[in-house]
Amino acid sequence: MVIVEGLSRDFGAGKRVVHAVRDVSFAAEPGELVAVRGRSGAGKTTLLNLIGGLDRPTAGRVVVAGHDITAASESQLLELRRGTIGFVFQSFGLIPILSAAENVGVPLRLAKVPAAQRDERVTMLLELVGLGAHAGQRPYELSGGQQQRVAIARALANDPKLLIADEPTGQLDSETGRSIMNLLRALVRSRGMTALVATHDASLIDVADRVVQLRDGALLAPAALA
Ligand SMILES: Nc1ncnc2c1ncn2[C@@H]1O[C@H](COP(=O)(O)OP(=O)(O)OP(=O)(O)O)[C@@H](O)[C@H]1O
Repeated sequence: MVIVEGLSRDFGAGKRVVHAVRDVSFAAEPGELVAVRGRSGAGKTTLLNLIGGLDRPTAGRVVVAGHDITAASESQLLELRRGTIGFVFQSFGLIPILSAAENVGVPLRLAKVPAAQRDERVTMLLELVGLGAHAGQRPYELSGGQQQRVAIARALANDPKLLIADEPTGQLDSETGRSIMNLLRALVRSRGMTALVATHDASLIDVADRVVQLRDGALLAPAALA
């Protein structure tokens, strides 16, 4: 489902070059939730941005659901980000003037899904994340955990094969964070997606099927994991 081969990303050049991601290779299967761990600055965000086609690597290759992300044109990338890959961010990224339902409906509008079908799908997605009763509320009327559930429903709108979540629990208390991770876990299993979730919260690692650990941009061998 996701194949990462020899991926590297440098920022800057000469003496000031930063090797944010160094020769990283791994694969993730459908139905698998992979936690990407590492200290601040280890390269988690850079790695996820490369896999999601938000950034281009210095070297290496990423294949998602058979599409070579690294060889894709800008318009192909846009297409992939709209249909094949869903994103969830630490800061939720909801549009404040839109209701929960309208936020979830945004990707469906962009994909020109007819209104009746869109409404039906939005209702289903909000039910799926446990927010059926909150469809009409705006983000500021929802708790942090509820806002992240709306963001997850929105990321699922176009039925992605890959869900990328960068510190999705970073702004949440530990109990709410765990419920969000458990929700992701359940969604990944039931929908057969792959999820890559960056977190530095060690207490959430047991929710993952597998851990990819970065240190200074490089992957630690499983034997070195502790
Ligand atoms: N656009 C950029 N220009 C220059 N350096 C960058 C850029 N983006 C990231 N870096 C550097 O690359 C390294 C990895 O950063 P990255 O944000 O991927 O780490 P992270 O593991 O996600 O950290 P955090 O947990 O703090 O978000 C850091 O040294 C960072 O300063």
